[in-house]
Amino acid sequence: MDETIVVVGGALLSDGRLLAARRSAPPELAGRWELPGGKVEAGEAPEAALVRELREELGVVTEAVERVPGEWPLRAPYVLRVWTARLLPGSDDPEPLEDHDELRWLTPDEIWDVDWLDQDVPAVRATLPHWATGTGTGTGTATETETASASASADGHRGERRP
Ligand SMILES: Nc1nc2c([nH]c(=O)n2[C@H]2C[C@H](O)[C@@H](COP(=O)(O)OP(=O)(O)OP(=O)(O)O)O2)c(=O)[nH]1
Repeated sequence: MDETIVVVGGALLSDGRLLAARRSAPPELAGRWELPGGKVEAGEAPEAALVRELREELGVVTEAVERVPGEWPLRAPYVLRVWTARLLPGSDDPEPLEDHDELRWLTPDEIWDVDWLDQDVPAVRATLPHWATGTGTGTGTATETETASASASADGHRGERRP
């Protein structure tokens, strides 16, 4: 019964802010906020799935930066895994093209201002220590994206008010 299907969620970071997306469907999820992404297809690498989903849903050109450790159960057979991601130079700004009807760039202080899907709360919390390494300006170079040592930065939990 090991038939899990991975849903990749993108912690898209830019200028120290995280992109949150409000779902427009299905009805039981509509109005709640999530990390944009979607299901990994058969034979597809999760990082490739993330880049594809962010292009389809938001019209952006991105790269996956680093895996956020952990795995969060969704409705069976789905599990959520999260990667930080950054906009590549020249990418358009994200727009809610499909699955979403509103987007917000959140600072760490604003992270709990939106009504995240329940199952996303621990995943979003887990991204916080990665904001320093995952933050791209959209014009940066690869060297700024993969400095694992910064992932333990002391301010990684700033703004966290949720239990
Ligand atoms: N993308 C995404 N999906 C999430 C999150 N949290 C969560 O419960 N889900 C659920 C919603 C959906 O039931 C499922 C992902 O479906 P999806 O509709 O985003 O994926 P998809 O684009 O590949 O879907 P499809 O229309 O091609 O079937 O996981 C999240 O943070 N990001």
